[in-house]
Amino acid sequence: MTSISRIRKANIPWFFHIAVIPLSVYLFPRHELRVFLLIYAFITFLFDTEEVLKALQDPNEPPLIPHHGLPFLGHVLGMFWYGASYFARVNSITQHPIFTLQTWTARTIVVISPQLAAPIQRASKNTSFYRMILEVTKRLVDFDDPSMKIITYNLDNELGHGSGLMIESHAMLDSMLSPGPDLNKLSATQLDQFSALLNDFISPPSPSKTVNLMTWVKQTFTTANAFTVYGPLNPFALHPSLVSSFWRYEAGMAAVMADIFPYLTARKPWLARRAVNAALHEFVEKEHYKSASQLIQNRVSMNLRHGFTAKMAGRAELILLFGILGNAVPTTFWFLSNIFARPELLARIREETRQAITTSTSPSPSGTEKFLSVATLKSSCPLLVSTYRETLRSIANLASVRLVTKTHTINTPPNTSYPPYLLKAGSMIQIASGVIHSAPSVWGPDATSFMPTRFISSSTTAAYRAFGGGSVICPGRHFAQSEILGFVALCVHMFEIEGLDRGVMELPVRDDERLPFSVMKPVREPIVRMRRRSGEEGWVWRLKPGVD
Ligand code: HEM
Repeated sequence: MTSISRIRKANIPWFFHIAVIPLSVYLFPRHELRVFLLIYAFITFLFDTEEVLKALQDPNEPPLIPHHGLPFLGHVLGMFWYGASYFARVNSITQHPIFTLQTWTARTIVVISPQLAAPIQRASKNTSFYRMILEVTKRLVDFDDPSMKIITYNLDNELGHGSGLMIESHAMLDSMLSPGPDLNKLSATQLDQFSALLNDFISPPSPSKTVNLMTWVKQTFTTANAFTVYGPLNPFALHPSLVSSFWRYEAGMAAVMADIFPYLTARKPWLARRAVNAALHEFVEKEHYKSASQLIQNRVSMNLRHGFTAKMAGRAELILLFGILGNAVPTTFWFLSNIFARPELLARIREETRQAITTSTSPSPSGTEKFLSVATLKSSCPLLVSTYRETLRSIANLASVRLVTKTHTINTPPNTSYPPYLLKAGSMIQIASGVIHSAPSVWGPDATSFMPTRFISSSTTAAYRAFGGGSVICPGRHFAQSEILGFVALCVHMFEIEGLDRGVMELPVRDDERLPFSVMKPVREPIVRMRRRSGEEGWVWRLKPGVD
């Protein structure tokens, strides 16, 4: 079909548009009325422009879904208003496996089908993750222009020689966080930190504590991770008030990144970022990174070698801190809530994970010790691991983003009925993890329910996108699994987490209307009462690492 005939057949009231103009001239000789009708005709035509763009598309492109209410802005406002659930809303009407949304400046290709996500991720030579997040990165930490030039240099190895800050940094992070001795060392320190913090948290004679569960997880994870990754002279150890500053920035970062006089419009998070950035600058300037983990020693040296100033090398760490904490903290919060708000599941997990506990025969100076083996949790506690994965399935809504750098066609797997799709350079791709994670076609009729045992038998790995996929799959996923399983299992054995009335804690409600830069947040953060379990008060608990 030619473009002309596609436009003719498009869902546009051509007769109306064509008739209004001559009719207005003919029927309304008075000047004002004629002008009014011509403007009216022009505006109504504007509302059909997305239909025209749809008709002009190459038939092999993912179909454009016109916004009839407000062209060019409607989908942007929809994403802003409905947050993570917007793609699901569009999908519930259109049911396309992949579709295009026209936004003000660009085209967004939304991928709904897991079968299409896989070949799109494989085509990593024609798409770029980093190019897509350049502007976000700049605004997130307030990089200056010379630093952005260093970051952009040979970003996707377009020069072919394999060197450049982003390429080297990606490879280094990947190797340090992949299973092996470096990761084991990092995990072992982290688990020691958790053990020490939890033993001290409620110890005799303190019978119980009332806490905001999310705030408590934030405090514990930030303190432990900062020590493990950034060493004893980390900014949070030297300036403890920065823990709340970091999270204040996290809560308001969208407003700061909007960059409309943020020191006035988003003052609190903007000041919080300034405080954290200043401390990270000091961390680099005073060479405190030399007593940090090998990962940070490598990373800061690499950034400085490529030409970052100490100030900018400090700011670069704010990005990694978000990588380390941004998802792990809310995931742990939900994992704890999902278990402690379900007494039957809690009892089963306590029973299952008992096999990972050994008791010391010789008491240490601080008391008699119990050891919890993370290796055993991972290898022999399928219910715990499945509950962790199901927790992530229910909250990991963040889309994986890519920029199409070269026009190409993706060939879909032979076992599907999908045609090959043409993806044009300049389009943005969003693989809608949230929609994929709740699709009945993938997970069955109970897709929207929380089923702790789902992953004991499920093999739907292609559709499981909590850690993204392809060449930029989260490099921290092994570390995250060890720390989160260990932390939660330790809480399960050490504590009772209850509502303020001493009953079962209420299950928090997921906030579907907000679009966070991480896994989903709750509408309200519950206040809970935590106490040592009866009969377990006198023990000193230690987490033993798992060897990856
Ligand atoms: C439950 C916890 C976590 C979740 C759900 C998570 C999820 C993700 C996701 C979805 C991405 C983007 C991948 C894509 O777009 O395809 C990502 C990237 C990344 N994550 Fe994680 N992550 C977690 C924990 C961690 C931890 C603990 C670390 C560090 C120790 C980490 C370091 C990173 C880094 C550095 C990247 C950027 C990858 C790159 O530049 O290629 N993450 N993560």
